[in-house]
Parts: sequence; structure tokens; C-alpha cells
Amino acid sequence: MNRKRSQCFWKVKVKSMGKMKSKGFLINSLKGIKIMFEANPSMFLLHVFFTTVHGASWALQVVFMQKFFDAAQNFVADKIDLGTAILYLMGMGLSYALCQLMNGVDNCHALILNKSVGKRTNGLIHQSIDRLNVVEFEDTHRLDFINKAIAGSQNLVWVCLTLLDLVFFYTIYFSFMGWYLFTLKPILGLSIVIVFIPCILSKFAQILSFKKLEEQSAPIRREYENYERCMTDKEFFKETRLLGATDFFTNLYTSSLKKLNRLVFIAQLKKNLLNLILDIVTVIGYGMIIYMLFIFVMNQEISVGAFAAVLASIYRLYSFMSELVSERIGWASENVGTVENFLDFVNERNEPEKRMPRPQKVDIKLSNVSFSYPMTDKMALENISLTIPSGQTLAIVGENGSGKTTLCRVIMGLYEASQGEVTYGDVPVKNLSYDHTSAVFQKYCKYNMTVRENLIISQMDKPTDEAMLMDICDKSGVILKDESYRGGLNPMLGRDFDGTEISGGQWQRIAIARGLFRDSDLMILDEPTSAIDPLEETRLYNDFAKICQDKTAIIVTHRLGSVRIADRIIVLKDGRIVQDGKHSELISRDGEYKKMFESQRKWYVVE
Ligand SMILES: Nc1ncnc2c1ncn2[C@@H]1O[C@H](COP(=O)(O)OP(=O)(O)OP(=O)(O)O)[C@@H](O)[C@H]1O
Repeated sequence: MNRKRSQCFWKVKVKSMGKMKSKGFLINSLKGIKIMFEANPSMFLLHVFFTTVHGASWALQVVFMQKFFDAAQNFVADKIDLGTAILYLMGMGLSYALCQLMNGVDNCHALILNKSVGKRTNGLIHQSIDRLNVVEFEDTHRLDFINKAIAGSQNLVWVCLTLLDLVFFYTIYFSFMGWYLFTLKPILGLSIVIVFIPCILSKFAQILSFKKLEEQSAPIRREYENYERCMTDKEFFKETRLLGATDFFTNLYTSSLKKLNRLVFIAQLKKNLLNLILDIVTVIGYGMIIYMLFIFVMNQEISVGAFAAVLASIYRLYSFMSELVSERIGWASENVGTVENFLDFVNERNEPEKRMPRPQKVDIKLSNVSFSYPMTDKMALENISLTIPSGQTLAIVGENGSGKTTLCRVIMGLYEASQGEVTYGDVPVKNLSYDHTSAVFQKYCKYNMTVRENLIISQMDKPTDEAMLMDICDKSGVILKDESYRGGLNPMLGRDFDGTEISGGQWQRIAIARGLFRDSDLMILDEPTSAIDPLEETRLYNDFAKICQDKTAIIVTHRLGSVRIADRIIVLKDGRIVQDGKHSELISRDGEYKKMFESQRKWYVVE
């Protein structure tokens, strides 16, 4: 059948498949087939038709081959004329041509079907990802599951096509051959089955042993891929080169690779030994079948045409059987787990959550809020009670790891509190959408797009004009007349698409401009100024205070020189609020804030 289309997908590595509780190939394939049918019913039915004709064309070829050889023998014996013999020859030629044509049509249509179904599966995956709670991305098991679901969305078509081919191609061909051989001589049908049994068993043994190999080698592969990244990845290689650590990583890489090669070598050795034994059994089996055929044809129990047709078909039967078991079913059974993940993932929540628009000009209230990240018992936030009146500028300060970023995310509703509640007015934040909220994160995105697109992406539906964008750039410290921005708002940023690479500080300013562009009633700056010098940071925060005059604003920073613009400062320590007040109040009391401020005093001129 030569279905080359699946080859590249067989290379997909599925990790920890053995740990997955699978509902099985049949049930998942049937569910997947339903999705394929719904994606494009006419194309799906056309594919079933092509596959059936393709299967039947191989059967037809066997019939025409027998007919032609019999006709040739009859022509030599003067029983039929040349015209009739040529007709049979043409019939055999046409059946061969039909086979090749259907092979091409079937494979090509499978690719087209894959594209069409791919649109639907990608759409389903994107919808499901859009519905995820952000905190789920912090859970590595959950991330693993999502990654497998994404792989499943790509594998679904090929896994389901395996079932369709099994029913509409292989079953048609094998049933015909079984019937054909049995009607010729029952012993022939039986002998072929006997020769195939060890072949099928050995293929299954190989699948199992390679599955085991995949499980054993997955952690080693991750290990050496990590060492390889440390030497070659854009993010790593400069520092690795500077540290002179390339040899160190090369040694680690080589030793992991050795471990992996050893595992693969043992598995390959077993496989080759098994194949050798199998080949011997098959050759003996073939020899016996050919001997039987010879005896039958000599005794005139079967015709010369039947002898030739069976001889030609034995190899094809074997190769189809081997292709079906080791390649198609082998690959499908390895990857059906990912399809199951995909089906589970897209069915998790059928209805998109309906969230209300976020109310504006209301107080934000946190009542006894605690939060812990997935896969850890440690509380990142503990029993936080806080009311942020509408229009207040609140600064959150504290040492590294005290919970500032986590608190911002809980306030925005990106993370749901493990205990307690966050409300906007009277409405729990979990029932609200993210509109009227703007945030610039510590780890902001560097979109490889134009300056204009980098800004307007925060609110695509907002009408813009050049002057407004220029003004926002100005307030965020994006100096468009700088060399980097030749072309004003239009130059492409980032190297991915041959754009201009700008400095870390410039990227941060672009991120701030993006945050400012979005219409918002709540604005959060989670330390987006680490790559900007302190004086420029102070200027930015002063501008920010003016922009946020009628908004609720939350700023997170380590540099206490900037927090004086805030109406109120809270100090976090180990996930708890330890101080709360204005700068002038906190500086006059002994406590965390004063300690932090004193240690930074040398940076600032204190009025
Ligand atoms: N993804 C995560 N999974 C588990 N724990 C996390 C995760 N992210 C943060 N934490 C933990 O939660 C606590 C609070 O982290 P958070 O990032 O909120 O602190 P922070 O005050 O913003 O730190 P920094 O000043 O370094 O940005 C820390 O103990 C941190 O180790």
C-alpha cells in the first residue's frame, strides 16, 4: 500500500506513554472518526470510497493476472485467438494501472483530508487552551498532558485513518485473498495463515520492546537534549562560551548519548536476531507453499494462471501484513494515547465560561486570600486581607520570593485563590472577564512584529491614529527618532523576521507602551523596569502616576525611590502583609520598609 504519508509522523516521540491509562485504539479511533466526519462529511465519505476502491483494485489485479496467464496458456495451446489473449493482457495492465492510480489518489486525498480535519482539531485545541486557567501552566504534569493533547490533535487523522484502512483496505484485500486461496485449495489458505502467525507475533514483540525502549530512553534523551541546548541554543551559547563550559557540556552530552546508544543497540540486536529467525521460518514456509503449488499445477489441480497469481501475491500478502502490524498498527497504538489526551482535553469543559465585563470604578477587596502553586504545599500567599479603593495607586514591595508577582496575578484573577476571595465591588473576580485591566509583566513578551503592532495588540478593536500612538511612545520612553526605529512606528522588531534588534531596556519600554495603549481602569506594572536605569525609571513612574490619576494602579518594584509616587505601600514578607501605609509613615517606623529603604538610600537623594 506504500502509505508514505505516515512516515514523518512515526517519528513523533511520545513520552511516558506506558503510564497513561488508555481507553484503547478502537474506542479512541471511533471518537476521532466522528470528529473527522463532522469536519468535512463529503471529503470523509469520498476518502472511504477511494480506500475501498484501492483495496478492491489489488484483489482485481490477482484475478486478472490469473486470467491472463490462463489465456496465454490457452493461446499457446491454440484454444483461443490472439485478440482474446490481448484483451486479457490489457485487462491485467489496466488492473495494475488502477492499483497505482488508486494508491496515488488515496494517499494524496489522505493528505488533503488531514489538512481539512487539521483546521478543526487546531480550532478545538486553541479554544480549549483559551479556556484554561493561567495557573494550570505552572503544573508540569498538566503541561505534559496539554503537550500530548496538542500532539494528539496532529496524530488524530493518521490514527483514525489506520482504523479506516484496516476496515476498508486491508480487510477487503485479506478477505478476498483468503477466499481466493481457500477456493483454489483449502490447504493453501491454511498454510499461508500458518506462515504469517510467527511473523505477526514477532512484529508485536518488536512493538512492545521498542515501547519499553522509548520509556527507558525518554529521560536520557531529555538529558542530552538539555546539554545540547546549553551549547547550541541562542539563549545559552554566549554564556556557555564565556564560561568556557563547552567541554563540560560536551562530556555530559557524550556520556548521556553513550547510555542511550547502549539501550538502542541492545534493542536493535534483539530485533535483528528475531528478524533473522523469522526470515528463516518464512523462507521455509514459502518453500513449502511453492512446493505445494508446484505439485498442484503438475497434477493439474490448479491452473498455470492460478499458480502465477498466487506466487506473485504471497510476497504482497506478506508485505501488507508486515506494514499493517509493525508500521500502521504499531505507530497507531503508540500514538493513540495522545489522541485520547486530545479528546479528553477538548471535552473537559464543553461550554466556554461566560464571564461578566469587569465593573469599573469599584473597590477591589481581598478577604483572607491564600494561594499555593500546583505541586507544592508551600503557601506563596497567606491570609491576605486588603481593600484597594478605586483610583488608589498601590505599591507592593518586598524581598525576592515574598509573593509580589503572585499577589498581582491573584488580584487580576489570572490565578484563583486557594482560600478566601477576591471581589470587584460585590462580584467575585472568577466571574469577570479581563477587560479594563492592563498589566505589564516582569517577563513581558517580545513580539516580533512592527512597533505599531506591538502596541495595538493590547486592544485590537480600539481606533488609533498616528498622533495617539506617538504620544504613548513618548510617555513610555520609546524614542521613535532613535536610530533603531528608522521608519517610526513601522519597523519590524526582533531578529526572527529580519527586523531590528533593540536593547532589553527598549523592549521594556515597548511593553509599557503596549500596557498604556489598552483602555483600562486597573493598571498593574509588575516590575517591568529592571533593565531601565533608576533615573529613567523615576521619570517613567512619574509619567505613569499622571496617566493613572483616575485609575486604580498597582506597581511592583525593588527600587524604593520609585514607590514614593504611590498613595499607599504594602510590604510583603513570606507571602504575608507585614506593613501597610504611606512612604512617610513607613519610613518613620522601624520595620522591613525602613530596612530596605536604608539599604538603598545611597542610590537616592532623599528630600
Ligand atoms: N511556578 C511556581 N511554582 C511553584 N512555586 C512558585 C512558582 N512561582 C513562584 N513560586 C514561589 O512562590 C513564592 C512567591 O513568588 P513570587 O514570584 O510571587 O515572588 P516575588 O516577590 O514576585 O519575587 P521576585 O521579587 O523575585 O519577582 C516564592 O516562594 C516562589 O518560589
